[in-house]
Amino acid sequence: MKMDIKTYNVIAQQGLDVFPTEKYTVNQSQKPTALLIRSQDMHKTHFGTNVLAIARAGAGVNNIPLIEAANNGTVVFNTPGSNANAVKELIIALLVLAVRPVVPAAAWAKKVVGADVSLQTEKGKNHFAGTEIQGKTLGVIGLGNVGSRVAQAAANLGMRVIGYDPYISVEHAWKVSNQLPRAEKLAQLLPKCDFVTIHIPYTDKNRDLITAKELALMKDQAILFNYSRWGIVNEDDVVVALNQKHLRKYVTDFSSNKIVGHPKIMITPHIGGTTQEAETNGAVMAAQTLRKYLETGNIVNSVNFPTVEMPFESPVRMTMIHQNVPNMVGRITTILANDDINIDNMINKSRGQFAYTVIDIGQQPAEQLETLQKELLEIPEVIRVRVLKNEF
Ligand SMILES: NC(=O)c1ccc[n+]([C@@H]2O[C@H](COP(=O)([O-])OP(=O)(O)OC[C@H]3O[C@@H](n4cnc5c(N)ncnc54)[C@H](O)[C@@H]3O)[C@@H](O)[C@H]2O)c1
Ligand SMILES: O=C(O)CC[C@@H](O)C(=O)O
Repeated sequence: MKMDIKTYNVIAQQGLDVFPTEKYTVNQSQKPTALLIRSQDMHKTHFGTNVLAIARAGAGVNNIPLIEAANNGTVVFNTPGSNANAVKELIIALLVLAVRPVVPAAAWAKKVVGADVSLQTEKGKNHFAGTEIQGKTLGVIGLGNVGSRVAQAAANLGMRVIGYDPYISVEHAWKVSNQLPRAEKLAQLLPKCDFVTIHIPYTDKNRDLITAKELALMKDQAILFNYSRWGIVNEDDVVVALNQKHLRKYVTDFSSNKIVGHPKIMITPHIGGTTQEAETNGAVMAAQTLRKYLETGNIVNSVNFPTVEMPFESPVRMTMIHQNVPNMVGRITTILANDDINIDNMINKSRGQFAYTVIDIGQQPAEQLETLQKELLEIPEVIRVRVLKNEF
């Protein structure tokens, strides 16, 4: 039977093309095998027990209930870095737009007509003088895929850059230049910066990272950018800081009734990752990750399960999603031994309260595999058992 991929939001065709029609359908079934999404709020969207995986084309996964999904035996993936360049380029453009009145200048120039148009524009341009970003200080909160690129690009443009990321991965620590000064604490970074840009995930811990307390620490007339998520910056406090003329501008990708229309707030409609390149990258990466998981059980770029990659060389593979409790491997392998099944290869890895076991075995009659699957599912802590046939 073919596997059905259900999509939400606009998914680039190049991503859908990753699924060969001999094996897959797209949006054809009420009971899809996997979901391919972008910003769809999965907290409010029911996904059935049949859904083996959800791939988010993009970075942020706060729109997906990760624990609930894991308890359902649903592996959730994202596409790290797929849209990071798009966000980086937009932030650089916005840094300039925040200090050069390009938009109002262009709107004004559009209205200036007549025989003396060049005279009038030359005369009027004085109203549109700006400042430069070179030599100014940019604070980058979060030095992951987006933040590390923003930091590097800003430094290349002659900005002084200070980074802050207490949880930086080894991979990104290597990528970020060792010339980049890093603050140990947010409170050290904020008073030094003319611009502060935030590139961190929305989590319980990061909710309200920037409140009145942090805003008060910022330099007078600094400009704050939030291209991460709504909720990381406290909007009430930002409006107060702007009205008190302490903060100069707030530039964000996340609109809300509290901030829309404020003269010192520039809002874009969540377009940080909206370029053809980023949408293609994300869709292709998400689709490839899904295919790998559906066809081999191997897990890469998951946000609720460990990375598990084992070459699929035997005729049959059994994958088990289970709670991370003692003696699971013992109980699983005992069942196989009792059924007289020899194990060719196996791997077990855990992440938090969940774990994943992959066992490769020889060819078995279909009924025996069915019985084995049932027996394994009888272990109370086992959430999902899949049997994959190797198509060599
Ligand atoms: N506007 C958009 O369209 C758009 C596009 C891409 C990403 N995003 C948002 O930006 C976020 C970051 O994207 P990314 O691709 O760089 O993710 P990433 O996972 O590569 O990097 C996030 C970094 O933030 C750091 N971090 C976490 N909490 C922190 C904190 N309290 N202080 C400082 N650093 C902290 C992590 O250690 C990590 O290095 C995403 O989670 C998403 O919400 C938005
Ligand atoms: O899907 C999008 O356009 C937004 C993606 C972005 O917010 C992300 O978290 O990667």
